Parts: sequence; C-alpha cells; structure tokens
Amino acid sequence: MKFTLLVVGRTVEKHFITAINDYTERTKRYASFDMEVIPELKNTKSLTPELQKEKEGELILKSLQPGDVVVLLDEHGKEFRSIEFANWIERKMHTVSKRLVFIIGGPYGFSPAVYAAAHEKISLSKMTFSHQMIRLIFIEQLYRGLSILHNSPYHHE
Ligand SMILES: C[S@@+](CC[C@H](N)C(=O)[O-])C[C@H]1O[C@@H](n2cnc3c(N)ncnc32)[C@H](O)[C@@H]1O
Repeated sequence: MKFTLLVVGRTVEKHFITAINDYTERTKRYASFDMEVIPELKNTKSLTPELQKEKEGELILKSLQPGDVVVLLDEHGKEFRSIEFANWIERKMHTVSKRLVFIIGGPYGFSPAVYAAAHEKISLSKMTFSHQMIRLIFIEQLYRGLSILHNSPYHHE
C-alpha cells in the first residue's frame, strides 16, 4: 500500500518546505509515501470562495485513481490520539491494496463533490490550520504513527 498526500497549491514558505522535506524523508524509511501537488488556480481574486472550491475540487477528483481510498483532512472529522492513529494506519495497511490518499483542501476547504467522494474524514485538532501549515503537521503525525508501529523511541507517552 502507498500513502499519498494530495494538496492544493505549492508549499510557499521556505521554512515549511525544509521541514516537510525532512519529515517526508523520515516517513519514507517506513513506508511508500509521496506528496502530490495540484497546481494553484490562477486569478482566484475573480472567483467567489464557492467557485474556487468547486474548481479546486474538479482538479482534486481528476487526480484520483480507481481503487484509491480517500481520506479528507477536515477539522470536523474523527479525532485520534497518536497511538490510535497508529492503530488506524496499521488496519489500513492490511485492508487497502493500492493508495491511501489523504487530501488537504485549499484555503476555503472542500467542495461538496470532494466530500461526496471521500471514504473518511480525519481531524488533526478542533482548531483550524492554514492549508500550508497542516501539511507539515500531518506528515509529522504520519511519521509518528509509523514510528509507533516500528517501536521506534520517537513517540513518548
Ligand atoms: C484553512 S483550512 C479551510 C477551512 C475551511 N473553513 C473549512 O471548513 O474547511 C484549509 C484546509 O486545511 C485542512 N485543515 C485545517 N485545519 C485542520 C484540522 N484541524 N484538521 C484537519 N485538517 C485541517 C483541511 O484540509 C482544510 O480544507
């Protein structure tokens, strides 16, 4: 099984890029993982938030492949402790044969069509993070979950 993180728009800030690359490399020690970037829309100032979400949603849905299991990162999704998330990952590794695709929405979130295509929704906190910052937070949690499954001393509780 492969883990994919699908995001809308390039990561802009240098400090996020450095940290994301670091945690991506660490994660790859344990699992097949990549971050796919959907190019940001042009001229978004002329779009309403609803239209922007709809257009981003079309690009998100186009990037999906048959057999993908789709998990939205969404502040209204299911919350886990890190050990629970590790156990959830382990179950997915036994049940998903192709890609487990986590999706981070654009600045205004997801369109109704993307919600309709999702199998699950996961929240990383009740608070809202920027669509740029949540990438790093998610990859660190994925790395943490995999390191728990490998009995690595990274996680302490
Ligand atoms: C700025 S937020 C969008 C907020 C928007 N109000 C909404 O309801 O989705 C951009 C994206 O970051 C992700 N995100 C932000 N905070 C999150 C959280 N606490 N848990 C999971 N994902 C989050 C989601 O994928 C969201 O679509």
